[in-house]
Amino acid sequence: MESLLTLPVAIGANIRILQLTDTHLFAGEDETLLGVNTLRSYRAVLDAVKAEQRPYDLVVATGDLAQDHSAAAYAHFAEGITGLSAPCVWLPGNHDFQPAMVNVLASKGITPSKHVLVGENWQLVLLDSQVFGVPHGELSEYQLDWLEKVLAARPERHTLLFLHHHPLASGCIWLDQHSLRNAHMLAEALAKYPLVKTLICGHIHQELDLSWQGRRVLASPSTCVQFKPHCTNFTIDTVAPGWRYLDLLPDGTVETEVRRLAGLEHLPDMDSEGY
Ligand SMILES: Nc1ncnc2c1ncn2[C@@H]1O[C@@H]2COP(=O)(O)O[C@H]2[C@H]1O
Ligand SMILES: [Fe+2]
Repeated sequence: MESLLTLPVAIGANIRILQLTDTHLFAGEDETLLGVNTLRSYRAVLDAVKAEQRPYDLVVATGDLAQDHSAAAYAHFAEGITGLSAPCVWLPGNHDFQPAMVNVLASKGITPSKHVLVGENWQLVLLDSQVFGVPHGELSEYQLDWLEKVLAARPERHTLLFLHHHPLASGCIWLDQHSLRNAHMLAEALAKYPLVKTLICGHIHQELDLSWQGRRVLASPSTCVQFKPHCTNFTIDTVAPGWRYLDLLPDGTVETEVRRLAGLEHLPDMDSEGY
């Protein structure tokens, strides 16, 4: 497994994480997903993040970074990230192509680390729930074993767990066929670890704050197309692209806020029926 990243934090200080997810970038600068130019909406999000001038300590990218498996798409992602003011860690989504993802991001100086020790009280663990070629997710035995090993080594740390796929029903029936299929095994792996209080995912392109197995699950908007909550069939939403901040307090509390672009510049083609 990849190396451990250590992020020093002043004693007693809060830590802020910026989550970016589901950028769905292409090699070509003019390509679109459901009518949205995903590179332009990604860059608009980065510009808005810079403009609001909130300090953050780390960026976490939670998968579906590229839509077309291309090295050039990952290079576009990296180019945006290197303009931000904090290091970035990432995990794969169902659309990602890990051979290109790993190589391009590493070549641009973005760490492949999946475990971050943040100050004295916190740690972040990033899981790979991709089953190559299909939209649903699953955690392999390797991922589950690794998770248990990481948690067993530092059970006293407050822990944020990141993964692409949602481990519980989201309320969108068409998306719930694409959820984390072996969520019960994740629940088992976490059973002995009450300090894993918050799980954060991407994939469902909408803001949610739910309770699962006595833990909190947060889902976050994509930097491009949004899906409408609580729909039976594929339904696009008309809300703007967004991002999430997570503030980690020394006592284990998590405060969070979703932000979105102002204006209606990056709205999708509402007649699309899927991709
Ligand atoms: N009309 C549709 N019905 C069901 N699934 C879809 C449809 N369109 C796209 N999808 C899949 O649902 C996934 C949800 O988010 P992703 O971006 O991972 O990629 C999407 C596609 O793989
Ligand atoms: Fe996805």
